[in-house]
Amino acid sequence: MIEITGVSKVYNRSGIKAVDGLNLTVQSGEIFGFIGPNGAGKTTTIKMMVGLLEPTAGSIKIDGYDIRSNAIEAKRRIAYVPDNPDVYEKLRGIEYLNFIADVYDVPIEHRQQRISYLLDTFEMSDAVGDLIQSYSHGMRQKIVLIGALLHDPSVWILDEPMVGLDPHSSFQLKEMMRRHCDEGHTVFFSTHVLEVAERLCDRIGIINKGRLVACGTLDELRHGQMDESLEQLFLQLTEEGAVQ
Ligand SMILES: Nc1ncnc2c1ncn2[C@@H]1O[C@H](COP(=O)(O)OP(=O)(O)OP(=O)(O)O)[C@@H](O)[C@H]1O
Repeated sequence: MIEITGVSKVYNRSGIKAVDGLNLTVQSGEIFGFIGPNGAGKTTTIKMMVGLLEPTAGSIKIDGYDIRSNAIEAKRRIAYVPDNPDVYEKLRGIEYLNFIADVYDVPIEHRQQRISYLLDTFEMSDAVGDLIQSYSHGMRQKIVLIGALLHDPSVWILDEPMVGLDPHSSFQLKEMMRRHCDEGHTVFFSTHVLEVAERLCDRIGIINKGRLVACGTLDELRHGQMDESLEQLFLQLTEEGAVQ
């Protein structure tokens, strides 16, 4: 479960208010899609959720643990995939995974099984002995994803996770997201691919200029206009001059 209460973020240098008074709860068992135009505040929100950025105001709890005052307990429960897979290029894939497993205290017996399951799922078994600097963008995305899921965390927070993934891996990830939520856990992810949000999410939040302008199931967002697509709703809610 994720609880975001009154969260704002002003970047000191630019003075830009990237996130403005965000209130949002994502329940256990839910896949939540976070969509919005470029620069709307998605990545800023996500970085505050995982403890990489400090909110200017407000608080965020992960499964009841405050990400600032109880950071270790909160982070134990998080899988974070950033929007840019910047990883240690001089490590081999397997060295990176073992390093992450050490950081998260994944027991040796459990880690081998988990690593081989995830490598197999994302078709990375053959590449795991190679240096990460030789990986393509999609392979880097996959090794980061595998690292993030290694400690079997309950709350997945994924910033545009499908970007760069081939259709097989993208399909596997979507299946895993659904299974994870069906087991009673939580997935929060941002995307620009509205068809994925439409098909996969239990609820969707639309952020524009730092403010949550709509939030609910697809049917709730449609307000009875059942033939409206998410794309039409998105454009109505985020175009210049839209009432917010
Ligand atoms: N480090 C930073 N310093 C100053 N301003 C920033 C910083 N990072 C982001 N911003 C600004 O904050 C606002 C929100 O940016 P953010 O990256 O959160 O948007 P986003 O919704 O993730 O966009 P995109 O879809 O393009 O990835 C933008 O106006 C951006 O220019």
